[in-house]
Amino acid sequence: MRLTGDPAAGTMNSSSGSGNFLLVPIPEYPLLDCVPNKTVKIVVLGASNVGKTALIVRFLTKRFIGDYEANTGALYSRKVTLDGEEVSLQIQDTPCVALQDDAEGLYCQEQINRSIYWADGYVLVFSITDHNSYRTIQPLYQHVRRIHPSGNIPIMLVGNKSDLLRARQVPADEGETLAASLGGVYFEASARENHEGVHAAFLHLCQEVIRGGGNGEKRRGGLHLARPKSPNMQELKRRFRQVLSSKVKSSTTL
Ligand SMILES: Nc1nc2c(ncn2[C@@H]2O[C@H](COP(=O)(O)OP(=O)(O)OP(=O)(O)O)[C@@H](O)[C@H]2O)c(=O)[nH]1
Repeated sequence: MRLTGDPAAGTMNSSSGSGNFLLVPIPEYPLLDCVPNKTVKIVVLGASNVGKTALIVRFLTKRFIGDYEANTGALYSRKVTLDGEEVSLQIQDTPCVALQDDAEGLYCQEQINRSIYWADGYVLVFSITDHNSYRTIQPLYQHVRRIHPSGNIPIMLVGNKSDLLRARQVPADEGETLAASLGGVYFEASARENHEGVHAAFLHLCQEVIRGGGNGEKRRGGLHLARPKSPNMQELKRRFRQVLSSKVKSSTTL
């Protein structure tokens, strides 16, 4: 899902009834702000409703919003410090992928393919409460492999919604086994309840990308893809504060 609204007007959309609020994809910070030669590009992929946007927002803002509009793919940028070095981190949210009827192929929008090509590191997300979302991971990984047949592919497998233990459909050892078979690490996380776990997972992948060098070789090949638009973190935080204060005001007037 995505954060929505009108960036030009700086307004927020709020869904009536639920009291949830939605935020805006915000223009990316200037390229000049990026740390030269130290940019990590991560794409978050997975089936519908697994918590891709919630994980990204949790990592970037430490908050869990709870509800979003259907995702069309937003890019988020921020600086992080890794092993004492400043790095420009870009995280691409994506629309969901779905298994085809034969359960081997994938329905995958072209913009997702572009994001896969663009990225250095891959977060493959399923929900531990949805075995179908888990079954999507293997074909999804193969899809990434087809786009990067020879490159190093730093991946991280995330079993999200670990707070919903009673609804669990995917045992933790299945996640670990699958991650090992894909050459990645498995994290169980709850975007809803645990910032630390989500934070550790994203930083782990960033470190893997930096150590492995990502897919730098593809860019030397001459194919340049348009950089998607991204939100600015300061602006994102400002809008969070704005929305939170308007929520407080509206609840005190009830
Ligand atoms: N209980 C629980 N709910 C979560 C968690 N993460 C996300 N959700 C909920 O799951 C729903 C889907 O979350 P999103 O982040 O929009 O999922 P998405 O994968 O981006 O969804 P798509 O737009 O369909 O691709 C929302 O109602 C979230 O509130 C979690 O860790 N625990």
